[in-house]
Amino acid sequence: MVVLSKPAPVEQMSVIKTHKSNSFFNGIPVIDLSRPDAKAKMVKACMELGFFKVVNHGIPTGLMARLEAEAVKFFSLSQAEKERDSGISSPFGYGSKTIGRNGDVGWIEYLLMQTNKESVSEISKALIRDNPDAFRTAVSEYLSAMKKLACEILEMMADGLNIQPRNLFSKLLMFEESDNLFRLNHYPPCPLLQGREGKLTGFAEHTDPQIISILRSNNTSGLQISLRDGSWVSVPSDQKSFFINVGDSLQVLTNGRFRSVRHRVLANSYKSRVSMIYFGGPPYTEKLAPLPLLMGEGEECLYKEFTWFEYKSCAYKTRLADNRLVQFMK
Ligand SMILES: C=C1C[C@]23C[C@@]1(O)CC[C@H]2[C@@]12CC[C@H](O)[C@@](C)(C(=O)O1)[C@H]2[C@@H]3C(=O)O
Ligand SMILES: O=C(O)CCC(=O)C(=O)O
Ligand SMILES: [Fe+2]
Repeated sequence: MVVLSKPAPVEQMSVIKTHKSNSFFNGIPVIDLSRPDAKAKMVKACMELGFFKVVNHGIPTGLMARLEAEAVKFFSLSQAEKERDSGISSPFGYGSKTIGRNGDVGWIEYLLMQTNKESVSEISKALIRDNPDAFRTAVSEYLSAMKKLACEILEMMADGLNIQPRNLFSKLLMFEESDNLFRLNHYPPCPLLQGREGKLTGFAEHTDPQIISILRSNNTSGLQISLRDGSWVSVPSDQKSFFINVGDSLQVLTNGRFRSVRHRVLANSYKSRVSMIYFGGPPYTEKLAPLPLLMGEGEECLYKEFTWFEYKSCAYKTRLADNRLVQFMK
């Protein structure tokens, strides 16, 4: 892949921590969605890691490739073009080297958007001068496929947990007002690190606040997850598959049975990483609390009830690495 943008000046790099790179982990659970044991394996993965890979998902590779090409085209524009005033209000639109509003930095540039048709159309028109329609259709078609896949996976989780109705989780993503987000990330190669020990932080460690995240990347590694003992392991990239993160909200709904996975991205010295992440979130007014029908007799309820709006408002005041759920524990 071509080098997409100029590296930042060296003085900016000092604020981005370096890490020793870890070897690849071969214990990522792989869930074949076409197999009858998929539901049980998924629930086990959500309980142990909060993270798994799905194969045989039925999403055409062409859909992913088309969107990746559109993303590469956008990130290849000049910095001035990407940063021109688009009228899109924060936190949405184009961002580079800073994530959120609370001082997080990374070796990254990105596009963050809401997933409804109007927002996708608005962002396409505002940022893409050359053929905004090609970008808009690639994003829209990908998002429809992601919503369907997220719902299918959440329904399999409900089945695996033996709870009904099976759309108990998935319905939260299906409302017109559901707060589903989408992010295209680009981690440029970092030539200044070539031949040196250590890696730059691309996206600092965090858990995703939503219910579920579906991540797809090109064939450049960089994603790491934290295991239960707190150690970090590298996830081998696989551009044909999707990686699923359990988010904080699903940890709450399941009273901690499912764990929201702590993850981060380290930049690569030689290759660009391009990732696309769909975040499935509920409507702002939705009340979240451990599901009574999941609770065993005498089981302690770990979290207070809160609305997604309350959670998100608190979350957006925190730094990436903060544990956002502690404020909502009983
Ligand atoms: C530092 C921040 C960026 C973030 C909002 C926050 O204050 C804490 C959560 C961050 C996160 C992580 C997952 C997603 O990438 C994201 C869009 C989200 O919903 O929560 C980001 C937020 C962001 O980039 O605005
Ligand atoms: O870019 C990636 O691979 C992961 C990014 C991520 O964790 C996020 O956007 O929340
Ligand atoms: Fe994330």
